[in-house]
Amino acid sequence: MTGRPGSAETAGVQEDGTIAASGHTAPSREDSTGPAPVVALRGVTKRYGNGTLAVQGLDLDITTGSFVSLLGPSGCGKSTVLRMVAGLSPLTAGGIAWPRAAGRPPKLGFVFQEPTLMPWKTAIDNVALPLRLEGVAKAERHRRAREMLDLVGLSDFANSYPRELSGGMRMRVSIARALVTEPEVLLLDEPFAALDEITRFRLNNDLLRLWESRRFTAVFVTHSVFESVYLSQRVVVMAANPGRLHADLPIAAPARRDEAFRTSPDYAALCRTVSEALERAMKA
Ligand SMILES: Nc1ncnc2c1ncn2[C@@H]1O[C@H](COP(=O)(O)OP(=O)(O)OP(=O)(O)O)[C@@H](O)[C@H]1O
Repeated sequence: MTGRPGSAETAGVQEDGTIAASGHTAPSREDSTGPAPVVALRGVTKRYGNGTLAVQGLDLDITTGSFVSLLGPSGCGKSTVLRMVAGLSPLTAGGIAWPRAAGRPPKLGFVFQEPTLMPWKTAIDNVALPLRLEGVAKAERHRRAREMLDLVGLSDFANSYPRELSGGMRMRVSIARALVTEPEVLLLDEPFAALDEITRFRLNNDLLRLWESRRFTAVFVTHSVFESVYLSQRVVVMAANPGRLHADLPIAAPARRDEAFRTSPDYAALCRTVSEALERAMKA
């Protein structure tokens, strides 16, 4: 990753469990040797029509294939950033580049906080919908939708309607729908915020397994320090008024994230580091 603004903190717990100094430290080793970013934000600024300066001067590179969380207090512009990256909201200033795709955005998937399923369609038809919009033939889209439902553990519910599914199952359908077109980048806007904790933990694990097997780049918006540390290789902490980058924290933890990691001292130390950065962001 490159291009962090000089005003942001870079800190993190290292592989040996020690916490790197915060403040204006050297960039991580990815700066000189890492793969090209899938997306590069430069000076990204958003002022809404009502005058709210939601995001100002955001510089951020997202490494291809990485799992990055955007964390920050309510109103710091996390969703606005995600929507701008998705092309759903125009920028007021700055630019978003896609260096690996000749400047054009690659295929993107978006998961919203609400599952936003069509109530009159079965789970499999909901998952198949993006393929239908792409003009994929019926047999093929059903085959791929079924494969995705298998991957999210819903093989037995393909013909159920959303009202017949629990909140966690509906979110699984929503994730399957976002992934069925095999996007290179998956943007997730607090997808698990409305779920109970046990369901949330399960879906965290499901999402990680999908990320490991499908190798998309994940940009995940969350309010939860614990969730961000559990899922991510990197946590970008934002501050509000105006929304901006406050800290860029590598999560130097084992690749395998599981219940052993969730209860480990490393995880606790990482959560403390990120919590402290968030606390500072809230005062900044
Ligand atoms: N469509 C809009 N029109 C005007 N102001 C908006 C609009 N959408 C968001 N805002 C404002 O922009 C700022 C950033 O909002 P945004 O939803 O991006 O923040 P967030 O960090 O995602 O918040 P939360 O964590 O509460 O979802 C807030 O002050 C919000 O009120």
